[in-house]
Amino acid sequence: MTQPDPTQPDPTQPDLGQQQDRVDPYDGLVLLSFGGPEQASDVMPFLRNVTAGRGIPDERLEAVAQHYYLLGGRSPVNEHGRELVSALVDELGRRELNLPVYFGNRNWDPFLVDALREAHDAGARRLVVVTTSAYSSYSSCRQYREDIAGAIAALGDEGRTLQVDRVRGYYNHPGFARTVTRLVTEALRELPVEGTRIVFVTHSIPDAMDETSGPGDGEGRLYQREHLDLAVAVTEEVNATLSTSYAFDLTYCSRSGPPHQPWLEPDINDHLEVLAGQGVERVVCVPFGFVSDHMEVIYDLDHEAQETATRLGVELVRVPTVGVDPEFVSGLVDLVEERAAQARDTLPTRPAWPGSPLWSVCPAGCCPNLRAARPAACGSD
Ligand SMILES: CC1=C(CCC(=O)O)c2cc3nc(cc4[nH]c(cc5[nH]c(cc1n2)c(C)c5CCC(=O)O)c(CCC(=O)O)c4C)C(CCC(=O)O)=C3C
Ligand SMILES: [Fe+2]
Repeated sequence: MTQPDPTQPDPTQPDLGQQQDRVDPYDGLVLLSFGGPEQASDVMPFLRNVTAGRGIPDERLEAVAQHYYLLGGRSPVNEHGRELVSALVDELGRRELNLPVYFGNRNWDPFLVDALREAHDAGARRLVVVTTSAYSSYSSCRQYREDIAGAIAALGDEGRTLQVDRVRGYYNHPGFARTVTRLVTEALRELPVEGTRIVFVTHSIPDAMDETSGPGDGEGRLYQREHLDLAVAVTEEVNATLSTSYAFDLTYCSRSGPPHQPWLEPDINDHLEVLAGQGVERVVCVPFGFVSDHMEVIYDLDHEAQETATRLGVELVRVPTVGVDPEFVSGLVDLVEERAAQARDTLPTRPAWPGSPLWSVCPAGCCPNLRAARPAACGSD
């Protein structure tokens, strides 16, 4: 037996130094989520944070407050964030990547600024952010970047300096897109083919916000196009796997602006009426605009749309969101490694399906804030 040479790497052992390089130059990962109330007394202050200056009618706020009160004033979204943090910690550990994970929200405690301060106090100076929002638009992308810039500025006032990058929009990263595909396939396997329709659902946004979503190349409507491209790809893949020819529709939920302001349509409830009229018996509802079963999913879909479907005699089967599915979580860590490689000026492979990968540094002026110009981090403007 030869003794191992302690000056040489042991090929049977993972090379920690090597693994560590894969997340260089980052000292920490921040999961940035929307945030939600934890108790009844949080509900109104939370809603005021979300809608500050956004022209949402009082009646809508009161109605939404009631949705939260029905659940005791507690949204499941913060718990989902903590579960995702712990799944990310596990996946990083499995890859022997030593990267602490922090959790911060845009609209409720734990706030992003506190997460970044905690990271800074632990010695971190350069962080990478993963958001719980996969698509492009002001609401789902730039608003997160504005809040990152705001938190960095607030810490700057405290004498704390931080550099923050963000992973690219991931609606078409295989970790997300393939997980959605598998969840839809599994749901359909259990159901009769005849009379079944696939109905994708995402958050409605104002028409004007959709029209201006994207890099400002004149095309616009990137929010809608991303959803449509993914819906087409998922449906084709499902049909290929199951040897079926399901049709699909793209619908919207959770509209909240004043009635005269156009938002993306059709609303899922209105569309269920149309489908019932066409003789559709069963709808497989895919909430692919969201990454967890939070309020929009459990109230607007599982309660409201389910009630509409029952009234119409349509069976509504709701597919789970990606949540902490291992393939999704692993994809997020792939995205962190990809972003780190870019930050080191190397050229990582950038898998995308369908279409091509989104930018990691947002182009100047993309997905603009139509109300006020505010500084945004992680972009070239
Ligand atoms: C695109 C999009 C996503 C998906 C991407 C992402 O995840 O970011 C999303 C997610 C979420 N939206 C959420 C909650 C709310 N959104 C509101 C209002 C609005 N959302 C908008 C868009 C989106 N929202 C818009 C254009 C408004 C109008 C006001 C404005 O222009 O900003 C309001 C105000 C009341 C109302 O009108 O509904 C609430 C309470 C929660 C938390 C759920 C929980 O607590 O479990 C989550 C995850
Ligand atoms: Fe929302």
